[in-house]
Formats: sequence, C-alpha cells, structure tokens
Amino acid sequence: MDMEKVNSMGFSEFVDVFGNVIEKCPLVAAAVWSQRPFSGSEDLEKHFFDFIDALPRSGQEGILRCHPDLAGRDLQQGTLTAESLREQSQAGLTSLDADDRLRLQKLNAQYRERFGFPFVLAARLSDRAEVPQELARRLRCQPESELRTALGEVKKICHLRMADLLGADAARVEPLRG
Ligand SMILES: NC(=O)N[C@H]1NC(=O)NC1=O
Repeated sequence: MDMEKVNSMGFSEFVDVFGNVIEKCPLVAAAVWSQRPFSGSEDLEKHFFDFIDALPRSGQEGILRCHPDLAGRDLQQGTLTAESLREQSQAGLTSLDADDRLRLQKLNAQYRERFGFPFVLAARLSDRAEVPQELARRLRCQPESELRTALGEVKKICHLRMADLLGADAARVEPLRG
C-alpha cells in the first residue's frame, strides 16, 4: 500500500486499516487521521507515537492495559486479536508446555501487581526462552522507567504492524537521506 493510497482514505477506512496498530486502541488512529496528508511511513508512524507521548499518564497506562498478557487467558480462550495471535505464535508462546505457561502466568501476575499494568513486550522480537527472562528482569525496574520501557515496546509493536500493512511501497516514498 503506498502513501498516496493512505492519504486518500476516508476516516472509516483509515480507522479500519490502522485501528489496531496500537492494540485495541482505534482512538489513536481516529485522532491521527486528521493530521493527513502524511509524507511517508515514518511521518505516519511519528503521529501515532506523538499522540501516545502527549497522553497523560492515565492514558498511557490505559494503552498498556489494552494489551493481552503474553501466553495468558485470551490465548487460552481464543480471544486474541489476529495481530496478537500472530505475534505470540511467532515467539513460540502458543506452544508452551503447562509448566512454562504457569511460570509465565505467575510472573505476569507479579508484574501487574507491582506496576498496575500488564507486562508488554514486542513478542516478534523475542522468543519463548527470552520472554520470561526479560519479564523477571523488568520486574526489578523502577516504576517510572518501566512505564517508559513498556511504551517503547508498544511503539515497536506499532512499527512492525505498520510495516506489515504498508510493505515496501511506503518505504519507497521516504525521502533519501544523504
Ligand atoms: N502483553 C503483550 O506484550 N502483548 C503484546 N505483545 C505483542 O507482541 N503482541 C501483543 O499483544
């Protein structure tokens, strides 16, 4: 999909296409639509990131809370979004044995108890061995820095989902840097 096509989208189509680049937060796409035209994929992405950065802490925590746990209840119940299922599957989290699943669920619960929001990690950039290690490491971080880390992961997830939607066409319209 090229940027000309993106810039020509009406509101409903834009929200349909980009509504889940931030998990279960179509409001972000709804707000970004009014910023068009976009000069390229980086510009489009920057509007999503700027919106998140400008939110008060309660809004940023709200975005984190829209994310399903990794290897959690939504996966067991088959209620993940298509994007999240694909990401968790790529990281090998859909084929954990019962012990590993329980271990991750306990760590997820400890994390939520400590920080008040779920552990968020770009699963496609990780794997089933790394996820619990990273979770255990981040459990020891300070709340302020952990909020920033978690939002950084939301942005990585957004970047990858956007790249899936835009493909190479959008990259081609980016200005060359010399
Ligand atoms: N909890 C959490 O990180 N969930 C997200 N991570 C990811 O890659 N996809 C998700 O849904």
